[in-house]
Amino acid sequence: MKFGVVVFPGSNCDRDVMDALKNDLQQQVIPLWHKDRDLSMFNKQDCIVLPGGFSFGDYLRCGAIARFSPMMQSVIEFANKGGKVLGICNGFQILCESGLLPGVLLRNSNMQFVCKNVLLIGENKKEKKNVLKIPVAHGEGRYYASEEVINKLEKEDQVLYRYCNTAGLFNVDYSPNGSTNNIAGICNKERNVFAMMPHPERACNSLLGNTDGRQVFLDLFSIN
Ligand SMILES: NC(=O)CC[C@H](N)C(=O)O
Repeated sequence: MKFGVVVFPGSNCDRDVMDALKNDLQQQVIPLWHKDRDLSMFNKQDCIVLPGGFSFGDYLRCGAIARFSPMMQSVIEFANKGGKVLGICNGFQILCESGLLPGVLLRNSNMQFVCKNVLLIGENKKEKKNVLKIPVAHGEGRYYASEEVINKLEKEDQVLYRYCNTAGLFNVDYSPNGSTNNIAGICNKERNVFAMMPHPERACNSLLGNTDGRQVFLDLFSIN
């Protein structure tokens, strides 16, 4: 599969995700600069990744400036035509800011930057239901949306991952950030735009002590 990774000023996980996709998962990777617009080398089966980081220094709200990058216009067009898009952490924030996904990522409820491993359970019924350990690193990861939007996400099976305990339960708040319904990752109704706050690209190689991230790419794209 072919992946394009958009680099914004302040992205800091672009290299990580390119390395994981290319070297750990043997996929084709093309770096993309946020000021360019050309996505003609990608088709519907390919995926554009918005990586983690601090685009434009996280001024205003995280992702609020990056959404105006020329490349984002092309990414929105690509997504609207059915192309796959994955946002990780800052990428999730950019996707919410650009309207490709509903809701918003608010400051963590404890008002602290959180950097640690968390446990996740895949919620999409098609995905394998095992508990994954994946790192998070964010200050604004508290997923929030109106009750109506949350109900719709739940009803349409758009919650991809939730923070959970070792048994995979999410009956109380297991999130590191206060997310509504322990939501860690969602997709759009059409199921071609995906996003999550945890960083699967940091857990794809045994040299890093964790390969659970591979399962995420397998769940989303059937690659491992
Ligand atoms: N790792 C990241 O992508 C960080 C996301 C964002 N800048 C935050 O702190 O919330």
